[in-house]
Amino acid sequence: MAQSASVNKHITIGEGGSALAFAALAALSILIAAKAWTPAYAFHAYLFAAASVASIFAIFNRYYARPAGPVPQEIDGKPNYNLGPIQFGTVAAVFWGIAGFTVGLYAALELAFPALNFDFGLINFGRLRPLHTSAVIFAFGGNVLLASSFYVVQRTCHARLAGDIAPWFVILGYNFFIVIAGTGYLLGITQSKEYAEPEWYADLFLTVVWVVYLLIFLATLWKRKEPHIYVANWFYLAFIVTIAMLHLGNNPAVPVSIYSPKSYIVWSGVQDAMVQWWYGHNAVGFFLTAGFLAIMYYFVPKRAERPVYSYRLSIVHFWALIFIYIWAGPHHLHYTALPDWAQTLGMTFSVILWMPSWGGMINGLMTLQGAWDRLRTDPVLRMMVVSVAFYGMSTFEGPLMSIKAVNSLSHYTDWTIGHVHSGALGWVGYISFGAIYCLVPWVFNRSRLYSLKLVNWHFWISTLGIVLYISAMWVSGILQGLMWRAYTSLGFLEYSFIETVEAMHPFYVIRALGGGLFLTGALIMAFNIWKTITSPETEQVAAARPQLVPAE
Ligand code: HEM
Ligand code: HEM
Ligand SMILES: [Cu+2]
Repeated sequence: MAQSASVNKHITIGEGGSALAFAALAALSILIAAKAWTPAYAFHAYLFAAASVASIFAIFNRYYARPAGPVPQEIDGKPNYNLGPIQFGTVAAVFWGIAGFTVGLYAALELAFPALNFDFGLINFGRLRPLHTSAVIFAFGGNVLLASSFYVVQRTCHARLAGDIAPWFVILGYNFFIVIAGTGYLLGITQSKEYAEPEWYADLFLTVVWVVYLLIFLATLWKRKEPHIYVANWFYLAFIVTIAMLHLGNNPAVPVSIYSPKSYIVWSGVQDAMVQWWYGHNAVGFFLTAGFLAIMYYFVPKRAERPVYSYRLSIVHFWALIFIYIWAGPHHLHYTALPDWAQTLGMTFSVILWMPSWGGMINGLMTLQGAWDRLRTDPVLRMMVVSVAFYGMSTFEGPLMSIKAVNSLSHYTDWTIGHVHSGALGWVGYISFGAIYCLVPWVFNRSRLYSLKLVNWHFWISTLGIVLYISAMWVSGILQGLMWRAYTSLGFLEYSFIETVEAMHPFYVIRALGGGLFLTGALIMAFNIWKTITSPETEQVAAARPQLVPAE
């Protein structure tokens, strides 16, 4: 310490460069705000300006508060892990999760009771739906992925996260992007591409954030002290690289003016549809699957205190999954103007995809070999194991639905919604909750969670919620599909469309009930996490805490 005090304090290139970049962004944003064609766009420009100015202040405050020398990479021979951005990401995930589930619940209630629209533009179903999907996938899921990847890459590399300001830029910049996207939908700004609704300026900003994320991840791998790159990092890397590629491929657009939020996409017609579903399907494959598989491969063995069942299988799983997923997009465009051969290709690869998916599921589940009894005592582990089972279920259902004959029934119906939510609530939701329950004590330096009993309540209440949600959607989806295709003996349609809508009502009520239970579980989690972070630890507990051991 005495040594570092004598070092002259300098602004680093990172600090100075970021401050300058933010100053330029602030100036540009103020110009755009002044000349914006719509109030909604001006509002966004002001948000950009305010965030840039706040970033400059934060950079200088941090500069004055920090010691003169660079942050030590190691303390007492142990890596000096960077936990701050992970703490932020974990808490943000809980916050956005609850926001996203609440919006989903409201959207579900609007489908059951349309009067809840209140003829009020801001909350109509068309705006709440993308708000829901983006909040749960990108805000909740995204923060879980950012936080867990920053944790896992450091621990498995035995190295401090690369970059000083960069990790904060990624986590805060990403969350800022979410705010821009979400407020945009409510104000009616959208480019109308499912799961890629944000307009060009938000997309450009996200590109910068994502490239920095990739660089941090690669640089941390580069710095590693561990010769081997653990398989979870492979999955994270595939997730980061592929999402970058998808984002760039799906979003090239020409803005009407720099002062307008509106843009036109360069793709047109069926090519646009194909690119969109190449994107949409692989967002499922690499955001909702590969990223969360990385979580599975680190957190399940860690929590079960068992090595991965078969490391060799995990490598086969990795290569097979990334090679096959990328071709399956056309199963979203069966019986459309897309050439038939492309549809058949998509279907074939989807059916093949069943195998690597189940290989991964088996690898996850069998990791518990010799530790099955812990499912009784550890609800966090139980949540993760059930998650892997849901992964298996939705990756069986997906290939089934990709078969053209099956899709001719399931497409446009609630069956798809059921499939989505068995993957989303069961797989993505549960593996994320498991990761959050593990991460919070680790990164907030607590010996354990506030209450495992509450985790148990969370588990059972939300499991009931999921079962209600997905079984209601299966029944309603198949009923809907069959009613649409029913003919009378004279060749007329048996049911008018409104009759099929009426028939859905009870199932929509059950789905909303299931969603309500899922949300209740998440609120219990939030309370538990809050208590874990804020309860002061007794001295004995702190002393009894096992020494930090390098993770694998
Ligand atoms: C409380 C929990 C939830 C409720 C009540 C809920 C409700 C809904 C509703 C009502 C829709 C619109 C369905 C339609 O258009 O017919 C929807 C769509 C969707 N939700 Fe959720 N949701 C919940 C949680 C989640 C989670 C955790 C995720 C992802 C991690 C998710 C991902 C999606 C996706 C991707 C869609 C669009 C599906 C499609 O276009 O086929 N949801 N949700
Ligand atoms: C082997 C794996 C999978 C295959 C082959 C597959 C296949 C399919 C098929 C055929 C559809 C219906 C397309 C349509 O009729 O419009 C679909 C929809 C969907 N699946 Fe999967 N699925 C798989 C796994 C998953 C998983 C694990 C998740 C979630 C975590 C998921 C999320 C979705 C979503 C969000 C949609 C709705 C897209 C939309 O129309 O908005 N899928 N999937
Ligand atoms: Cu797909």
